[in-house]
Amino acid sequence: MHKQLALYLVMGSVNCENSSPEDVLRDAIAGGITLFQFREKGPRALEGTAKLELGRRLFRICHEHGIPFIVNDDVELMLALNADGLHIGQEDGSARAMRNRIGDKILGISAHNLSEARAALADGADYLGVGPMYETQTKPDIREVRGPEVIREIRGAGIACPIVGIGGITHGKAAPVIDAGADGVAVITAITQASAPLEAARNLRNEVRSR
Ligand SMILES: C=C1C=NC(C(F)(F)F)=NC1=N
Repeated sequence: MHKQLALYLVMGSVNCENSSPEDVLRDAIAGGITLFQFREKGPRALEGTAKLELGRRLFRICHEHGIPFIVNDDVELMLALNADGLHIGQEDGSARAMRNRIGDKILGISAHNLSEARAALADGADYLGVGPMYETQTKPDIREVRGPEVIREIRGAGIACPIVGIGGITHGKAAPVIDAGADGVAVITAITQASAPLEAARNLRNEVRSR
């Protein structure tokens, strides 16, 4: 799991204005992403069949290239697609209940501090999504920005589990997240809003590799 987190694209249709989610995903895979999360959220997010169909199309692209496909929040969708895993927030219903429903599929849980990290691991998380690392426009209800320091604190407490940093990470800002002890970085805007998503992914992947 540690290696799988190197460059984690998190995306939904609402994040793609310039081109289709399918094209952004294909470019990002060509650029070297190692994991994908389908996060269809926000005021203009797709729902029902449209959401399921987009999820199915993106799932197929990932599996053609050997990239695991994680679903955000929606455990019914994850089960319907037989996806590789589920990512939930601390508040997304009890993590233990989710673990029971998904069996030994990948379970990622968000954590904002050391105590939430400990709680997530007690609930069976396979990896932690820790953030926000920097200011971000993507998540309006963000809590205070602790930065890479919070990852250093979690590692300092002796927690060795797979960790990915998220929140406002762009090229040049990934290295401090890895240096603080993360296994990789998760991005939305840095790739989906890039004029060249392939190049954006490649630059981030090289930055992570360089540490
Ligand atoms: C709220 C989130 C926090 N972290 C992550 C990830 F980094 F991918 F683990 N994904 C989310 N959707």
